[in-house]
Amino acid sequence: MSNTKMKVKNKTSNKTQKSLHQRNDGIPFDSSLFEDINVNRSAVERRAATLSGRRSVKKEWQAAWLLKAVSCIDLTTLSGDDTESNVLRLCAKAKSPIRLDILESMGMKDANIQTGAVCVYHNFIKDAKKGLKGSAIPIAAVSTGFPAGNIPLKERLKQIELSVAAGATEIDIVVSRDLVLRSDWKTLYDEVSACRKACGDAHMKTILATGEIPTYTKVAKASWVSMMAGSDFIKTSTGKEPVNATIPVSLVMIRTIREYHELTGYKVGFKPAGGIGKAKQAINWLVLIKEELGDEWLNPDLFRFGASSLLGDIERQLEHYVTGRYSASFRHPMA
Ligand SMILES: O=C[C@H](O)COP(=O)(O)O
Repeated sequence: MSNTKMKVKNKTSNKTQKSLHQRNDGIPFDSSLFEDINVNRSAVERRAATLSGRRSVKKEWQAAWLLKAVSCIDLTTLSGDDTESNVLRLCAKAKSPIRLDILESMGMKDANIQTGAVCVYHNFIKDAKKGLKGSAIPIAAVSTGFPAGNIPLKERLKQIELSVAAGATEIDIVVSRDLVLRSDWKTLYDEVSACRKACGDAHMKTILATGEIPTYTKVAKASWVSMMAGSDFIKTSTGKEPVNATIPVSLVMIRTIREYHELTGYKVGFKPAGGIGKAKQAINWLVLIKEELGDEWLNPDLFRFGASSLLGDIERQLEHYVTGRYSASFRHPMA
C-alpha cells in the first residue's frame, strides 16, 4: 500500500457506517490514488460474461429478488411531457408498487413494500411532495442542468439549492463530461465538491454519463474523483445517452466503490440507470452487486435502479409467478 493510501486509511479506518444515511464525507484530492489505473477492456468484459453464464435460480428466490429489486427502484419520470397527474400516479405506484392480490398470493399482504424513491425534474418536486404525503419515500430531483450539465457551475449550484429547498432529499447531479474527456480531474473534484456542499443534508448521486465516456479507464478515474469529492452514490447514466447502463461499465464502477471502501471505510452506493426495463435485467444487476460488493450493498441505501418501466415488468413477472404462468424465458434470469 502506498504512503498516501496508508495515510487515508489510518485517518478513516475507525469509521463505520452505522446507518444507511451516513454520508460519504469524501477525502482530499489525491491523483496518486487513481493515476495508474488502466482498466483492461477485455478482462472487464470476460469478468462480466461470467455473470451472464447460465445459472438456475429457484423460482421462489427469483420472486424474492424481484421484491428486493422493487424496493431499490428510483421510480422515475423525466420526460418533456411530464404533468402533475403523471407525477401523482407515479407516487401512488411508488407507495403501492405491487398489486395487493399478487402480494396476497405470495403470502406478503402485510409486507410494506415501496420503491426506493421517486425521481423527477425540479418543477415536479411539489407534486411529488403532494403525492407522497404520509409516506417516507424520498424525493430525488435531477439537477445541475440535467442531462448535459452544460451550464455555468454557479447556476448548477443554485439549481441544487432550489431543489433541496423545494423538498428533494436526494439530488442527482451530472458531471461535466468535457472535464472527464480532458482528464481535468482536479477541476472535476472541485466541481463535485461544490455540488456536495450545495446539497447540504441531501444525499448526492453523481451521474457519470458513461455512454459519453470513451474508455473504462476514464470511467474508473471519474468514479474515484466523484467519490473522493463526497458523492453518496455514483450513477451510470442519465437515461438520455445513446448507451446507458451496461454490465461491463457497472463492473468497473462497482470495483472502484469496493476499493474506495477498503481505503476509507466509506460505503458509496451504486445506481445503474437507463434502459433497465426487464425483470431479468434487474436480477443480473442484483447478482453483480451481491458477488462484487456483498449483501450489505443489497438495500436501497446503497443500491438503486434508475428506471421508468422496470416496475411494470417486475409486476407482470410476479403475476405470472403466482398464477403459475411464469414465462419460459424468465426461468433462467442469468441467461
Ligand atoms: O435515471 C433514470 C433514467 O432516466 C430512467 O431511464 P429509463 O426511462 O430508460 O428507465
